[in-house]
Amino acid sequence: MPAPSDFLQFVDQNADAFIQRLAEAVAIPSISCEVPRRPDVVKMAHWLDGQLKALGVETQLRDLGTHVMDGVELGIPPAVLGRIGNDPKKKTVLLYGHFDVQPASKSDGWNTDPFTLTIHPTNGQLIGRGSSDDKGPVLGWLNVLQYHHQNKKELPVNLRMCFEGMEETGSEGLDDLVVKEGAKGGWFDGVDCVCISDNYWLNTRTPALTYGLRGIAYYKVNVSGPTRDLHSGVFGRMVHEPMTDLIQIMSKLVDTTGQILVPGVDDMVSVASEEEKSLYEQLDYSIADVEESVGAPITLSDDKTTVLMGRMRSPSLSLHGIEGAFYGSGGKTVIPANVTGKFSIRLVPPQTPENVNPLVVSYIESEFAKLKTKNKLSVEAMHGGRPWIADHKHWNFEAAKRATEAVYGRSPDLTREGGSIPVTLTFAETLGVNVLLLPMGRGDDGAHSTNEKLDRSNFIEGTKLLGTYLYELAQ
Ligand SMILES: NCC(=O)N[C@@H](Cc1c[nH]cn1)C(=O)O
Ligand SMILES: [Zn+2]
Ligand SMILES: [Zn+2]
Repeated sequence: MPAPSDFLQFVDQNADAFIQRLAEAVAIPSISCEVPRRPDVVKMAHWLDGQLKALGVETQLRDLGTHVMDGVELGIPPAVLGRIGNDPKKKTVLLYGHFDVQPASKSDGWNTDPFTLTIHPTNGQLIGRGSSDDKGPVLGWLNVLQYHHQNKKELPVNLRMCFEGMEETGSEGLDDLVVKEGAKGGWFDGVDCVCISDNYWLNTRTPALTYGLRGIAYYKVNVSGPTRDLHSGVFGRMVHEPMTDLIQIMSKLVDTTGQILVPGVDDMVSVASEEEKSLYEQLDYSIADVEESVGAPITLSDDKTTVLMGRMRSPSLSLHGIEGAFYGSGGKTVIPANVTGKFSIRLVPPQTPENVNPLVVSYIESEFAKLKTKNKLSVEAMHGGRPWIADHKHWNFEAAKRATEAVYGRSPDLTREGGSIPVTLTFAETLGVNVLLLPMGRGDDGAHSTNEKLDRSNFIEGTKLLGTYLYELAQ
């Protein structure tokens, strides 16, 4: 069933108001991984709840309990559940998105205040933290609902919604909620398929449908020794230095070609067949696209297929930072007393946090023992999520393909995403239904990075895509 033409006109006519609503959402700094920002994540849950109610959606805020972060016990922001329509003749679609964001501050190198949505004066890009990941896509659904509410139009499907405020911090508490609400009589009972809009096209031109995500296993390695920071002139070459030990360990995790050095981790993954390789060869992507997105000619290979497989079907290990290290300007001559290295591994089938964690922990412990240092080591597996792959020939994907062709006039790329959305597999397994990732933003949006943006056309055409997809599902 094609989307009504007045829906498409409505979206164009209301574009400025939609952008204004996105500005309101971006202005709430809902950073889930920073203790002092937790009230803002809760504020964002209430803001979203109010928006949904105003658009005729029945909602509930669900308490997800507490968790400990940085040694502080914190309330987990409530999940926002929504429900509209209960017609047994219609399909029931579950929409998922997240309203928390990654940290951002002007001092990281943003050109504008990250929490003030700024419209680029020449290209109209909507710049602000969360514009693409994931407030823009979540608000895309609000835009679709507004058309139906304001014009008293019936939706073509029944909708169930699940929006969370902890996706960027391991989706604490959400799996249990999905299991509970997936049971008979629960909020998600009767769901026929799931749609998640929380990722990006591969490039800046071709819309995509995504059928795979990597999982994640996140680690902390702590090395401690002296009871306080020391003067390097007084104690240098007298004592074992925690930072020296930690750098040794971190340098043994991954090599400069991307090979994971933890024995057994890379070996778990099968070698791609020629047939599988051809899937990546067909994708509309080039080395120039990567270079444009990262802003420098630094790809690990000059071969597009190798680079794409690195992101889509291989695990990767990234070093993220060292807590406790001196990082200010100037030349402080300190020996830090207690340092914590952070790294994560993106996982692909058959890897899971459960089968990778023991390999990582025992490798680090054995490498540390070789250092013969008198400092102390502790290794902690933080949050994790399993990888996910879906059947992209399912009617859910077929509907999204038709919607993409209707809105963009071209067939979408079929991609696997390098990032992780831990709850995806939980939805697939618990509800026993197909999950589709229907991205709104482009490959150069800079999610998690500085100057994150969403192109105006991606927000507006992306809204049309989400609405059209619901009509195509109703076929
Ligand atoms: N848009 C999805 C996304 O960015 N997911 C995060 C999830 C995550 C895991 N640990 C911290 N964040 C990602 O980094 O892939
Ligand atoms: Zn996201
Ligand atoms: Zn993210």
